[in-house]
Amino acid sequence: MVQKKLTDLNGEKVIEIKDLYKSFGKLNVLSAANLNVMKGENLVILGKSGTGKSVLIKIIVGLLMPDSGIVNVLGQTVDQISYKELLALRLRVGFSFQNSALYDSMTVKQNLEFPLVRNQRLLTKAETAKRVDEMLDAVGLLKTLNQMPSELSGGQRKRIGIARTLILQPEIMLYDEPTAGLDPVTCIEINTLINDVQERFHTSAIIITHDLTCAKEVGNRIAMLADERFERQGAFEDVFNSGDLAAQPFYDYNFIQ
Ligand SMILES: Nc1ncnc2c1ncn2[C@@H]1O[C@H](COP(=O)(O)OP(=O)(O)OP(=O)(O)O)[C@@H](O)[C@H]1O
Repeated sequence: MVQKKLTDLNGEKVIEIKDLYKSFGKLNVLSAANLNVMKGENLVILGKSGTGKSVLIKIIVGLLMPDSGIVNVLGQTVDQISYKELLALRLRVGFSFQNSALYDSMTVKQNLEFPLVRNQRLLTKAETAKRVDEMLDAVGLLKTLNQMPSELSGGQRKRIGIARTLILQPEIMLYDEPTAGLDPVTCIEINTLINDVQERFHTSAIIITHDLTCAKEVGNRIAMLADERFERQGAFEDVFNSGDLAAQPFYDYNFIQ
């Protein structure tokens, strides 16, 4: 297993969350939450179901508004920019969905072309084809160019989903449970891919996962969401050797202690 380097917290922040509050009626989801994502790091977010991980991601991409607090993404405060600016910002933040969200009626090639045709109209056909090939090559699936999603395995669909997110060259990648539902061997391949993406495209990333092997393999840093905030943040060992009551069950379940 690769021992990943712990992030230097003195560098540039690509996401800055300060004193964030979000509730739905009487349900407090995030209260005084603080979290930074540093440029170039893979930050893993762990947390029980229903603790607010998806809410956080939606706030980051401006699909939900914070009640109060600061959410700064790539230098822009998401709840203070125009809709046009928000759309432009979203193009710089790639979201890789848990179910890969491929269009079943389109080939792999058409699935990858789709975001380009929609968002980068100035690209020529040749440039589009080159970008598609490059991304498929990056995820090791050039040979699937003309296949339909239904012909792919779960792991291949995940890879194509990641390629489709990467094709717009985002600076930040958001991975939602990238290894969920995959066998251990395919999980390792996806973890390797997430690390390759970080290295090759210099992306910063948030990875939401319940899979601690994934967390350990891809995370430069771990943040545990519990009690409406990110109580524990740091290296994998620091989070799990702390005796933290929110962290321990994850460890015990994953490593059968
Ligand atoms: N739009 C909404 N309106 C009302 N409540 C919501 C809304 N979105 C989320 N919630 C509530 O906020 C809480 C956090 O939800 P969220 O989906 O962020 O959890 P999660 O940590 O991503 O869970 P999981 O690991 O199961 O995906 C839940 O209780 C959920 O019901």
